[in-house]
Amino acid sequence: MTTTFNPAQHLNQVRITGVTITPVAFKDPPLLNTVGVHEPFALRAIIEVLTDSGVSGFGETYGDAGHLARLQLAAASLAGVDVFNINTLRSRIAQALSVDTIEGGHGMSGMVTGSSTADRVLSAFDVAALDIQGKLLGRPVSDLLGGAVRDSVQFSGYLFYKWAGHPGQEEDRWGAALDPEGIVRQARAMVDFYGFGALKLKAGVFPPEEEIAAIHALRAEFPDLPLRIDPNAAWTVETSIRVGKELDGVLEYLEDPTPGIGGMAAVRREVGMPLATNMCVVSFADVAPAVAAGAVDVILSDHHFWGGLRRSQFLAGITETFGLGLSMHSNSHLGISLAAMVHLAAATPNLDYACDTHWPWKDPEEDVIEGGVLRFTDGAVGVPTAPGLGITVDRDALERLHRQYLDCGLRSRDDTGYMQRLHPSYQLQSPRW
Ligand SMILES: O=C([O-])C(=O)C[C@H](O)[C@@H](O)C(=O)[O-]
Ligand SMILES: [Mg+2]
Repeated sequence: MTTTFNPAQHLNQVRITGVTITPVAFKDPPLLNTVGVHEPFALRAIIEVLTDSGVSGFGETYGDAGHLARLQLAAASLAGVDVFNINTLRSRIAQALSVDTIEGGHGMSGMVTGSSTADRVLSAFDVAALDIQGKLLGRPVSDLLGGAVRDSVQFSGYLFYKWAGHPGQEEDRWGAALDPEGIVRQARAMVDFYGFGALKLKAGVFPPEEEIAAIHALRAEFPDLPLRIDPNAAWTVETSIRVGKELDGVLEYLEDPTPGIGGMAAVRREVGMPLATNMCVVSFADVAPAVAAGAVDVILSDHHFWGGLRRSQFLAGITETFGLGLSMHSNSHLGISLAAMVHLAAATPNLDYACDTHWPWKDPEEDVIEGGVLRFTDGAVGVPTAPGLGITVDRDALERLHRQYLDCGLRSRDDTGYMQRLHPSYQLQSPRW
């Protein structure tokens, strides 16, 4: 016998009464990547979900104009949904987006394409719903995800080639890194300050020989630290195989050397070390073809585009089933995202590698949460134990960063456009070498 679900029969529902979406901007250094350079501000959206219990919860996501418009569309469909029913939240959002004619991307400057729009939009609402559930139950989000299997989560130092400062501005606290010496200097400062126990070089900026030299320089300076390189698919299959052979035994994994599942599979057949991706497997639809092709060994999850914390756990189950490794990707973010990442990582037993985070690139003075809870010790962040995400949003700071958003004039991330305004001959090319 089948029964029809009748929400009215469920007592003590906690209904969503409204959502506020606040776009914010925070300072971002001139980080170079294979599609250009970071603009002076990174954009994020902070969403607050309000309920009839009086308890609200927060989520953080991309702040590009197109994504903001989709968040608004989704938010308008959520009134009355029980905040404990994330499945209903998800189906309402999918339905709201089925009439989506909104133009515009989501804030990854063309580096991560093909992820699911519905999962990208759902993510921040899923996090906010779990924040509310945790606050109501008096339990941290990690408990709602099955329980923490670790007290703290390890992160890797995220090294970028960069200019000393944005043109026309003062040098920032990290200075220039445009050659192996600069990268080693940056790595040393990061390791000394945060205690990172693994390092990832964002590559695809200079010819591969120079980036190989930077990896060898890092290995000489840090003989024991696991190293990774990620050129964001800037290399041909041939170049990737050459670099992969040269760095075999030096790296813990090679991340997205070349575009596409077919290209990655061709590299993987020739290169001994694990291949990782946050570019050719970015949605559930990509997993089966990637497994069938033998394209990757490690998937970098990212709750911002895998549909939130619960769907990221679903991904963790899939990687475990297929014997794949699991790591975590990051874009420029603030404290709400870091808290969500830490809860997710804490409750994911098969997270095999130190997670990525852009945290060090953020001005320490800028955030939307009160300081003190999310601290790095020996490269790791302790899992918050207070109810929900375990953080407190600083509403004055949120207002300040919102004002900065209004004043900065940026409405979408455009690393390539910024580079071309500074260097008109710059061309986007994939693969580049
Ligand atoms: O593939 C990756 O790891 C990234 O996309 C990381 C970064 O977000 C990045 O390359 C950036 O923001 O310039
Ligand atoms: Mg990557």
